[in-house]
Amino acid sequence: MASVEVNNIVAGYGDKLLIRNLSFIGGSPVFIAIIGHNGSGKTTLFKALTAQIAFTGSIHIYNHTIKPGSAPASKGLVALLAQKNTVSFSIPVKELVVMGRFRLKRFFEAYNSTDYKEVITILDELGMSHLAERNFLELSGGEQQMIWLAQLMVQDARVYLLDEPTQQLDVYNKKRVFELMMSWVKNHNKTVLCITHDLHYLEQMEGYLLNLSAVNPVLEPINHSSVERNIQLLENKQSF
Ligand SMILES: Nc1ncnc2c1ncn2[C@@H]1O[C@H](COP(=O)(O)OP(=O)(O)OP(=O)(O)O)[C@@H](O)[C@H]1O
Repeated sequence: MASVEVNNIVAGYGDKLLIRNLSFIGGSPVFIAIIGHNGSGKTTLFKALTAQIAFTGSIHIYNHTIKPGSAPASKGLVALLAQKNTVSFSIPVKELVVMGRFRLKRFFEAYNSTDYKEVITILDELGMSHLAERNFLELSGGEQQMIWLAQLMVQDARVYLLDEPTQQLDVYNKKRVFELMMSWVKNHNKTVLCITHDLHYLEQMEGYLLNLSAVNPVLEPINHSSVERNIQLLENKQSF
């Protein structure tokens, strides 16, 4: 079964079309890196996949039709890590992470010890459990990014969409996050779509890349030559 099926979609803002007749099918599970110049429509694609904008054509995630109002996140189909996340109030890290369990709860149901156990397990997996009691606002930018990743993981959706998750991370954590995404695919049966400008890290990945700066973007298997070719294309031209 396809995890993500995008058929001939057209999307943008008013007269400005960013995505023109894009089609691709991702197997189950699969890793797909979404690449392209700034402004090429990568985040716009994620907005379509999460039913946040109108589009023509069709999108199916595990056979569920995605359209405005279909709320794929609340059904556990997708979980999105947005490019910019902010919190303007003091909150302990573990309380922020546990909020990722929201869809698994009934209205007004409190988080229980099972939820917090899951939070600590995931923080441990990320090497961040020492931050559990800290005030989120007092963490470094990179530490905050790792905490958002933890909140994504506790959502336990079928498809994860990550918009530049390695932005702000040091090289150690960048490498670890790419390894982590590969392990979600291989060991937890998750499909992962990841927007990234860190193209050199893709060579350690198995899966596909989709370059939205191309006139007709298609899924290309990730290997040394496809990564190098796409780096050169993106270094040298605005579109091709
Ligand atoms: N709500 C909006 N209304 C109008 N234009 C928008 C809106 N959101 C984004 N855009 C424009 O659409 C274009 C594509 O934006 P998008 O965020 O999809 O790019 P991107 O490929 O994710 O870029 P980056 O690599 O810089 O994050 C940009 O030129 C942006 O200014």
